[in-house]
Amino acid sequence: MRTEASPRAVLAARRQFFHDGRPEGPLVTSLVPPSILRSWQRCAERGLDSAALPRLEPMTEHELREVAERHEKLRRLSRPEIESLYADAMQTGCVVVLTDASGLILDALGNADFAARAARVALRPGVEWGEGTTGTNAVGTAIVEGRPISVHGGEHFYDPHGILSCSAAPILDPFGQTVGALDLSGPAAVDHRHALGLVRLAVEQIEHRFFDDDFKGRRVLRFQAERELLGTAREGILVFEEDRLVAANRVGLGLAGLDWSALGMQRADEMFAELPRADGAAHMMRALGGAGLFGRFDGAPSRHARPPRPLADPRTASTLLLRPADRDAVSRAVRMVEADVPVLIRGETGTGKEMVAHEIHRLSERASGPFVAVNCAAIPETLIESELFGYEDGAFTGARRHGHKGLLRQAEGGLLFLDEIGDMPLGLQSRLLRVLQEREVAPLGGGRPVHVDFALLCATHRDLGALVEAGAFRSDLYFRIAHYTIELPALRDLDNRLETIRALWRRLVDDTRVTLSESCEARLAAYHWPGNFRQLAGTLRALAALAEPRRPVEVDMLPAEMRASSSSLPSSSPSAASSPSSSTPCDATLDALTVDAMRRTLDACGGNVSRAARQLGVNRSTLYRRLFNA
Ligand SMILES: Nc1ncnc2c1ncn2[C@@H]1O[C@H](COP(=O)(O)OP(=O)(O)OP(=O)(O)O)[C@@H](O)[C@H]1O
Repeated sequence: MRTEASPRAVLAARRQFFHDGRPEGPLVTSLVPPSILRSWQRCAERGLDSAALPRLEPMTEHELREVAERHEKLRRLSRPEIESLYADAMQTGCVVVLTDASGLILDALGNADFAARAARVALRPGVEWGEGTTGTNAVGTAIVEGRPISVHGGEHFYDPHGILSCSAAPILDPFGQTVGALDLSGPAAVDHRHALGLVRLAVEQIEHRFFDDDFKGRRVLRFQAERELLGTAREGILVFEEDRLVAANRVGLGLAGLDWSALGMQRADEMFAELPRADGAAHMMRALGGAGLFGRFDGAPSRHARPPRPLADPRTASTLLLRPADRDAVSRAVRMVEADVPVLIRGETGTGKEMVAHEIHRLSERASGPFVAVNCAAIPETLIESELFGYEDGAFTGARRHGHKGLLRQAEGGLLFLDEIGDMPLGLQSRLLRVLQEREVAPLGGGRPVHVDFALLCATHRDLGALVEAGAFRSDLYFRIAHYTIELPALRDLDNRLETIRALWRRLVDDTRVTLSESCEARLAAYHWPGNFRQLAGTLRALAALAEPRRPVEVDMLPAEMRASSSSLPSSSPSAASSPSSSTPCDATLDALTVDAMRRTLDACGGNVSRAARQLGVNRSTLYRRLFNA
């Protein structure tokens, strides 16, 4: 990744530092970036041994769930960014990692092949990547240094981490406290040139979102030198309580020439020569030195201010693109749901199954009731039963003190969305069937059955009929949930791909000065999009974030495999021109090797998918997808 020092040169510098005991040797001082060197020194002072295996104490599932709950807000605010980085990660063979402030991994999402290798060096949820335990690494070192950082190959403190190339940035809350870090990690050999920039932009967005609802009732000043940047994550934000600065973002402090020590100390009139009128509109304002700025105080919406985020939320109805035939199918599904008939949504990953489920909920009579989504593949098998059906106080070790209502009951009056229903263990399928027949839920631990009223939507990327034949899915449940099925098309099968890409770009990017060149659009349309709309939306958002106003995005900004895709547009037989089977022989071999390794692990685990998935460090749905859907 770094061009300054080749991997071999870094290894030589490493030898000088670690083995020859020459921390100030010429190779070390000329080849190792100062931030990495500082970190090596810190680690050495702590007595870490670079040749040893890093300490690894993964959490139990129960502990991990508690930590995840504690960090619910951080995970929620980070989710859109993780989604868009995920698309990039899929293409470049990376994983996106979100950690808490100690470097403990909360979420890791990305390319299955690399995720399996990363898991071998413990880059997976429940493991701590703080510098003090895991040595020099992007997450831990970014947290200690308080700024974005990349750590490539041999720059990692521990030898086994040399296979990684990672870029991370700390996430700060509005009070300057580090609350976590976001990281994009990939194989050391791959040139992922935009990684640090993408992570930095993503963190800017996440930090900006902290101000969405936390400061009602306080004076929130949003300002920038350029009016167009108001309402984007690049605007400066300062929050005042009775004129005293109490919270801020980094951009705001930077523009005002201050640092975090100004919180609680500075007053608004000491920071600016002129403030905007407090009527919610954008006005000219003036810095102390006299420089002109644009700013507005939150309040009545400004005619000039742009919407709060530059990129629309991908989950809102306004970004959902559907062919007329699929719209009709959605309308029919709404009628089914209203008549209490379950609906099944089928489609490959990223084809919009969850978005369509939200749309059905939004259009149905149950729109004012809750929408409760459960990913049957993401919840560990041991927890899925208690999560769905709830439990009584003290029903089992680790149960919450006052019991848990269960997700089925949380959907009361609304809609329950069971995603990846094909991954539901057989035993639970029987319990679910009983609930659907009797409309009653009995919590674990012997509680009284409770009547439930929810509409049911299920989704899967798998062929449930084939699962039924293979005995992995109950036929009676299948007939119960699949009365009405919506089939969502894979992106590569759409014959209007170019128009679809243009339409999604218009919906996701509201800065009209940022455009795609025609040749870039053509390459995107010719690509086979294994991650479907999710990958497309993520790619477009990344391109928009990196683009310069009034300079159309050119082909060279695309990820390598898209640059390479044939520029002839798909026509009569789109899938033949661009399906995954058109990947290079080299990809095919790699793919075959991965699937082969997965099969062998599954055999070694006696066919226990959960155990095999754990061992490989991927989730169950990934394993199912690769082995049974290939
Ligand atoms: N029809 C669509 N129009 C616009 N964007 C879409 C559409 N479908 C999916 N997307 C984009 O892809 C992302 C993922 O969509 P969604 O979660 O609904 O897919 P999914 O089929 O449920 O995927 P998975 O099977 O992996 O859970 C969305 O957040 C959105 O950015």
